Amino acid sequence: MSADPDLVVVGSGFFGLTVAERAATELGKRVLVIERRSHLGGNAYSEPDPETGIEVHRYGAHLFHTSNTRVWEYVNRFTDFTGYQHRVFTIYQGRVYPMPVNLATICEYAGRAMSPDEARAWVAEHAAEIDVDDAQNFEEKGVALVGRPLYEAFFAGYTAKQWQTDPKELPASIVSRLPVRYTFDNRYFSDTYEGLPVDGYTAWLERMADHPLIEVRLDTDWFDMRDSLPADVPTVYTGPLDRYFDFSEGELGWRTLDFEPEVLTTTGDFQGTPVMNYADRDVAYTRIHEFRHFHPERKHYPTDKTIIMKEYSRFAESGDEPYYPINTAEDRAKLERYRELARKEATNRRVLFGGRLGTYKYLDMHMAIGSALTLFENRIAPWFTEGESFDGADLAEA
Ligand SMILES: O=c1ccn([C@@H]2O[C@H](COP(=O)(O)OP(=O)(O)O[C@H]3O[C@H](CO)[C@H](O)[C@H](O)[C@H]3O)[C@@H](O)[C@H]2O)c(=O)[nH]1
Repeated sequence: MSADPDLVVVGSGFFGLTVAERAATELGKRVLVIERRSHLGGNAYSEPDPETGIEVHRYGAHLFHTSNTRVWEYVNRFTDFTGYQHRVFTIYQGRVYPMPVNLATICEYAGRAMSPDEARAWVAEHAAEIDVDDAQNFEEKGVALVGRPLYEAFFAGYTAKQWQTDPKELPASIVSRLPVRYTFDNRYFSDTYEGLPVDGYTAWLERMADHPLIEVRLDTDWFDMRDSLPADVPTVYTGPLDRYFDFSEGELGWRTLDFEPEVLTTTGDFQGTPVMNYADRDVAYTRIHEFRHFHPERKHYPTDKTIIMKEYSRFAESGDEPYYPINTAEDRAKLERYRELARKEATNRRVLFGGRLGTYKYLDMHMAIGSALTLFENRIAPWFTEGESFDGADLAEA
């Protein structure tokens, strides 16, 4: 990019690319996207495994789903979607059950056929200790929703591994991410639209960035080069919020994931499904992904080998990739202080914060895209077109 950029975007995940694409296409602005990693796309990045050619999601399985029509229409400008519907199974004490908890899970666990009403009565009997409206934390909410036996079988062990935190200390909202269904519907998501990008995530992400006014600079840490940028250039920052402020309020807590990929040459199908959860505490990993099953329509995948990836979870230390915000009370207090600083930064230095890392919020892909579209429409476009001031008043909520 020869001329100075009109807008700098720090980070090329879905949030950053959506802002960049909108500013270039809609406003004709020159956008410079700065990316620390050697590839674009943040954690949604995927690539073919060199040995098998199977598309691997390097930062864990990414399943696109949304009920937001605006987001769905927007993403369809860049990619077609397959008809993939996510379904997950879980292994507990040597037996396989469908997740999230549905009528089949309950019948299988109880060892007998039940009608929806019978299953409701069975769960209510085992959840009598707590009312769902009174549930204050993960454990209480989980028990209230599925009853103590199913909670202990399918949630307690998995969550101990996933969070290494007493479930009484975790917010109820984490368990509420999963539906409980008294039908045999075993879809993981309940959204209106769902699918996987036909040509893969990277082709989709590259199309978003493919605009003459967008330059993506890879392998570049914004903190090392920000002084070389024009001092007053508006910036959308999607990196870690605490790092931006040099950790002045302390570090925000994150969980990180370790992935262990393995190519198997003795079979073309290891587990018969894309994601198998492991509910038992004595299995160290939380789940195994088998990527070929995300794309049953791809006939070029080899039939005699497959690639699997075990997933482990632990507390993030400095240098680890942050995945899930932990959100303890202490984290939330720090976050409040960082948000106050972010508001000032927006007003004083024209920096807006967004995305999962920039807001310390667990955002699904469709949420990141939706919130980027909103930020663009409400803040960035008016600023460029109407010369509105960069008031940071409600920014942290964008
Ligand atoms: O078998 C399970 C599954 C989930 N949980 C608990 O429920 C919470 C919420 O479940 P999510 O599926 O949202 O959490 P995951 O980290 O397993 O989910 C990730 O993988 C999912 C698909 O497998 C979806 O893609 C989801 O959006 C993505 O965050 C988990 O943290 C965990 O504490 C269990 O106890 N047992």
